[in-house]
Amino acid sequence: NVVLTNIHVFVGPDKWGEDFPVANGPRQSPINIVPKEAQYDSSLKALKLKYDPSNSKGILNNGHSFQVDFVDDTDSSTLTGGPISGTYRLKQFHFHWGASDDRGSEHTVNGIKFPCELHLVHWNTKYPNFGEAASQPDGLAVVGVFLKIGAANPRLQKVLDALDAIKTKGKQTTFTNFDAKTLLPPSLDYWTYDGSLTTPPLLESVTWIVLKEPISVSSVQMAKFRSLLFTGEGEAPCCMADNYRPPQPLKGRQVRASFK
Ligand SMILES: CNS(=O)(=O)c1c(F)c(F)c(SCCO)c(F)c1F
Ligand SMILES: [Zn+2]
Repeated sequence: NVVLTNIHVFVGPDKWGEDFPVANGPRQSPINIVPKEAQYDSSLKALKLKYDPSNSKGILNNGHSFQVDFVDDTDSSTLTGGPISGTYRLKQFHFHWGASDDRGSEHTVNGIKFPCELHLVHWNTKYPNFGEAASQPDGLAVVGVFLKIGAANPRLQKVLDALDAIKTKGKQTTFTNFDAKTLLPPSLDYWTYDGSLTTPPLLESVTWIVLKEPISVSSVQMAKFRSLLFTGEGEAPCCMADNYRPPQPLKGRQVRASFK
């Protein structure tokens, strides 16, 4: 009798170039942000994030992170202002984190890695839907927020308490009345640059908006992220962690700052 064991074959970031040539393109993400080399741009507007808690729908373990999905068939949860023109709708937010507190973020600042990074994904309503927008150079806008080890973050706890119900790949559960604004820091000062998705298909369609001020997370809360599994039910369990892409070449891009 043959015993088939599920080997969790994971194609890491250094192999993505073989299947997705854009992985070596001119505007890949994430990047290392060097504040001293960022140019202050007084023409950058303030970020305007208007989120309606009634738009939150569910929470899903997608096998490489977990995401909270939003109803995006009206303009009730939007991003406007900042470096973008027009209106972008909130589609989902998700996180990237490390197997230990010394790493996990995708963007770095002066080479410093944070333990976790939150991404709020928005799509440009000049396109009919997320899928169409994701293939356009101005299709997506992702707000990145760093998480820094400190006091436990009560706003995060509601999300973390839902993780027990979505431990394995493909599991999802309802997640309603969540106000994503509560995950933002007091200051909306940001760096912005033209980039890409950081997971395949690595599409170069993202205007990145990375907030300068981190929000707090405790080590105990970080351990909760790592209790999720990359693997599906019945497979040999593999803890979900280190789901971040390392910084990519800047290739001459300008990083602008909304603040002095
Ligand atoms: C920025 N981070 S990312 O590339 O890893 C990323 C992601 F993980 C997502 F899930 C989505 S939405 C796909 C349909 O839900 C997205 F637009 C992204 F840009
Ligand atoms: Zn992301």
